[in-house]
Amino acid sequence: MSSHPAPSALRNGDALWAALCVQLQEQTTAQQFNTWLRPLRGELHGNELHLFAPNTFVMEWVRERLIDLLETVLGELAPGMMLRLELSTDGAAALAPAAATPVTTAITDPRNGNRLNPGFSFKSYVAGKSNQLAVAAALQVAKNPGKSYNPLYIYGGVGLGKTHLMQAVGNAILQRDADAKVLYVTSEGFIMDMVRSLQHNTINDFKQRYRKLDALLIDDIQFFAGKDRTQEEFFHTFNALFDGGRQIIITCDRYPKEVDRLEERLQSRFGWGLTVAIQPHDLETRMAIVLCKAEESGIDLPEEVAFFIAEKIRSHVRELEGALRRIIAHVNFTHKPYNLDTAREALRDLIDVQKRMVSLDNIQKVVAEYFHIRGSDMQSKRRSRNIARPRQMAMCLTKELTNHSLPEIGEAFGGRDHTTVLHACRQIDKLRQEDTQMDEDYRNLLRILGA
Ligand SMILES: Nc1ncnc2c1ncn2[C@@H]1O[C@H](COP(=O)(O)OP(=O)(O)OP(=O)(O)O)[C@@H](O)[C@H]1O
Repeated sequence: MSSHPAPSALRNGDALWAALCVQLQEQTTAQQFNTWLRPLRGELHGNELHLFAPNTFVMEWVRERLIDLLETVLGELAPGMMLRLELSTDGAAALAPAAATPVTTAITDPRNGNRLNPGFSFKSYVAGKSNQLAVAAALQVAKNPGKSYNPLYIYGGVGLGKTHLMQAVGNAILQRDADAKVLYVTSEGFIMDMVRSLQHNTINDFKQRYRKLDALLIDDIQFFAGKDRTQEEFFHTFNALFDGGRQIIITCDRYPKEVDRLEERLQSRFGWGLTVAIQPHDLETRMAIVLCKAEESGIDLPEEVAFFIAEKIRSHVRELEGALRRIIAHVNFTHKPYNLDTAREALRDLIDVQKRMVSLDNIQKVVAEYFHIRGSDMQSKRRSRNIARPRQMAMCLTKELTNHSLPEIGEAFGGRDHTTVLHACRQIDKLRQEDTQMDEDYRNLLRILGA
């Protein structure tokens, strides 16, 4: 667990809840956090932390599924304070009737509504080189749902902003037409909805609910892999919506044809409209995102701090947000200003872990594991391509991620000459331009190495 705030800071309910949120955000998905935890408010009364939910629905949900996690994190954050958790609803909302709606009617449940997060708008979405095509397409779809690109298929790595962009379209459609029937659902949500409808014998209602939508936004479609009944059902939903000129937006972690165990007829339909990628963000975009998130939190973050975060955290936006939250929490507890020193202090653990991950030895180990070759092949004289390429990749990553000199790197890879290392780096750069698989491997390795 990361650096904890001073115990005195935890005697304030807001600060304690803010600190808890920092930890919880690392242990829940963005969707779980934003939907169920972000709306809670914390107050400290004696040794009880009171959490107030905006309504009974949220309260019950948290009580059923997240209370254990909350208690564990609270115990870890404030050991020795013996804090107890109390969960209730906020003021007037407490008068709302308890949630007793069966899940089979989840879509039309006004408390669920469209399941969109209103914070996911175009205004709060930073466009850069990595996502400009996706943003342009999304804006078009928002203007002309069902007409410009249908389906819009957005794919890319974890935490790069697919959900946010997809929901920005949904929110924009609703802004133009408040009566539009828009629904955001994760693929797991779709599956659960379907399974429960089957259990309750209400599959026809399920079909009707989905097929009368004006826009269906379905997230992380890769989880449909191997689920034949779901795919069958989704196929018909897709056709009904498509034929009716209704908008479908799909996100996935990969290109349609690369989703294993997904029926060919779905794969081909997913490519009927426009397929756009979101690439990992470059330094400038990462920095712009950090500044945007800081502004959203009402913080005037110095650019050098945003640059520091963007430079240190290269993986994905969720981690950038996590780093920013840590700095905000640190500043709140220590009452120090936002500057490079406080940023370094707040992120020390994270940077240390990263340093460990990107040591020369670890790069060799991770690359060997990734390509299923022996660790000793990093030093061996074997030249077959299935060994030489991973070795070149590892050399290139070591050059990119560490401060070792070319001769040092050559030495660590079986006493090779520094020109061999240079050649390896050039070769990998070239191959990455020509071969998307090679580029994906490189990016995956960067991600695994936390870089
Ligand atoms: N370009 C961006 N501008 C502003 N915020 C962004 C951007 N990209 C991502 N984010 C933020 O990063 C977080 C993660 O984004 P999101 O959930 O959309 O990613 P994802 O690609 O759907 O991830 P996953 O693969 O896990 O489903 C969100 O809080 C989102 O607001």
